[in-house]
Amino acid sequence: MILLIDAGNTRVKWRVVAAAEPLQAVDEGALAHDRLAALTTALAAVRSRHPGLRRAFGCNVAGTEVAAAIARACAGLALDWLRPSAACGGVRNLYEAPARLGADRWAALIGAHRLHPHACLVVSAGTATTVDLLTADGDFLGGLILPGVELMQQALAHGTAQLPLAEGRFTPMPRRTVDAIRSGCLQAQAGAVERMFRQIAGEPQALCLLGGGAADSFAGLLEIPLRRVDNLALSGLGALAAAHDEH
Ligand SMILES: Nc1ncnc2c1ncn2[C@@H]1O[C@H](COP(=O)(O)OP(=O)(O)O)[C@@H](O)[C@H]1O
Ligand SMILES: CC(C)(COP(=O)(O)O)[C@@H](O)C(=O)NCCC(=O)O
Ligand SMILES: [K+]
Repeated sequence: MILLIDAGNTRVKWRVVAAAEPLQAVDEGALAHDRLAALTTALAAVRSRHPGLRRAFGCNVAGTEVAAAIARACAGLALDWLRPSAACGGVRNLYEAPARLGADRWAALIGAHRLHPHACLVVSAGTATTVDLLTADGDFLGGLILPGVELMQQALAHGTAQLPLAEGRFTPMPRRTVDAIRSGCLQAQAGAVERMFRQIAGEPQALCLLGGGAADSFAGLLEIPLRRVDNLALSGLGALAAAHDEH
């Protein structure tokens, strides 16, 4: 059994898998890491439910404090962190500086290519939204980083005198300030995704794989071939862990 961990800037997602292929998720969850003590407690509870755990494999883009808290919670397990490289798991990383790619993006690209080995737009709607282009051959051609929905709404509230941080609803022709804000942020997300999809739209079986905490807020706006898939990063980590189970 292996504990897979995807530490993003808002939530830590985790999954316990039986070590051999095909990976069976034995347990899965997520927790906001705004309180690191809660993170340690939650991971300790996972470990107590799975005493057979010996290994943990993760990706972290949330900084060194979160990494240290996870390492403490994984004391006694062999904990490895995924470092983006030039090639791994059937995917080639064409980033100018491959190691600078977010490890969550890298893990999600590996998970996406396993799930759908055709042209793919891998979208993670998290704290930030990432929109990554993957060819049928597994070449990661590059991708976007933009503020996530909530960050966009917070930017408007903090950056203006009159705009509130309030719950608006999507509407095609907003006539209320809070709806104008919500709709603008959702349209911006959908626009970025649909514009990037155009670059692969002509490829056979081209598909957008959309996941992340904010995915459901704009999935319905997307007029492209779409599959809602959460936790692609965990799936990518699982694929790599199973492939290298000897170490
Ligand atoms: N209903 C919602 N509408 C928009 N954003 C949402 C909604 N629910 C959760 N989110 C957002 O999802 C994000 C967390 O998703 P997650 O994929 O775990 O992010 P990360 O990987 O960055 O930790 C947060 O930015 C949160 O605001
Ligand atoms: C873009 C991200 C912040 C997304 O992280 P998340 O929203 O999932 O917390 C993360 O992938 C990251 O820190 N990337 C490093 C820079 C890059 O990918 O170019
Ligand atoms: K993420």
